[in-house]
Amino acid sequence: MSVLLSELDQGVLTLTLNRPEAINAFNTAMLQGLAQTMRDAAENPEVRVVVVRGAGRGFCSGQDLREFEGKTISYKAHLKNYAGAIAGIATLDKPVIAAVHGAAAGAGLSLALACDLRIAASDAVLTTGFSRIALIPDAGMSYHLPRIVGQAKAFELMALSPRLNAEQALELGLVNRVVGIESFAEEVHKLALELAQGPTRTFGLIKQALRESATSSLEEMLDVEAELQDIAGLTEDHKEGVAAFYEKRAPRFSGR
Ligand SMILES: CC(C)(COP(=O)(O)OP(=O)(O)OC[C@H]1O[C@@H](n2cnc3c(N)ncnc32)[C@H](O)[C@@H]1OP(=O)(O)O)[C@@H](O)C(=O)NCCC(=O)NCCSC(=O)/C=C1/CC=CC=CO1
Repeated sequence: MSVLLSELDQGVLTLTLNRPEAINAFNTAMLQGLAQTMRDAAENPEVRVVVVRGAGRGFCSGQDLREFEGKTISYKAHLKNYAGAIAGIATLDKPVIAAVHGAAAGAGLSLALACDLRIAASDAVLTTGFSRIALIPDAGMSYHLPRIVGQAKAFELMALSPRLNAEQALELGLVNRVVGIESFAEEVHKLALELAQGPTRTFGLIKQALRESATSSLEEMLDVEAELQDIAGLTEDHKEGVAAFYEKRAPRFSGR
């Protein structure tokens, strides 16, 4: 059985981390599979949104701590596998949703933070986890977490590794919404379909603007917005959106 399952339906590419016996801990094959899947998703116009979820009772417990047992490996070299997957998600010009149920720990939380939206089931437990094994946060966590919760809170979460429940995560802005476990799959699907029927190219441009804003001044962003708006303004979906407004009907976006 593959460690990464994928299914494309109605524009929604659902990726399932599939090592439930270890709460979907990352191994090298899974990381390389994720990176390749993001490259493929970027090229495939049928894909309009990606959902990342975990099989079994949790989302992802981070690096498989047994993968390198008895071996001497360079963490620096191994982190290239994470970089491919995390950068692949962040730079994919389509929305990526993390559907988090059960545990998201270590690089499993880093993965969720790299996604554009995080929907938590009511049983979710989020923890940075790295400091419990005397490691620093990796897989992009030291980039994403302070941008979501601020420097001071990020230090607290990274240094003390508390286990946050879904409501605590929501209060900190770590997740966008919390959904009861019984309706979790349905709510994730509903949101994914809504995004899949949206102006896909514009979503990609929104992601690009947000990435650039992380390191830009206001003046620079005014220029970036002007460049990106020029591109958005030439899409078929912009024409359709304006036509729908005039005709007082819902737009039918094609993603082009
Ligand atoms: C908080 C937990 C994720 C979940 O706790 P709980 O629900 O109580 O479940 P457990 O009983 O602890 O776990 C169930 C089984 O899964 C196995 N398992 C869990 N996590 C891992 C893991 N990361 N690697 C391998 N196996 C794992 C666990 O042993 C149980 O199996 P058995 O019943 O057969 O024993 C909790 O499990 C937890 O805290 N897990 C560890 C979190 C962690 O430290 N993750 C790694 C952080 S480091 C990282 O993510 C990234 C890197 C990157 C590069 C280089 C080097 C290191 O790290």
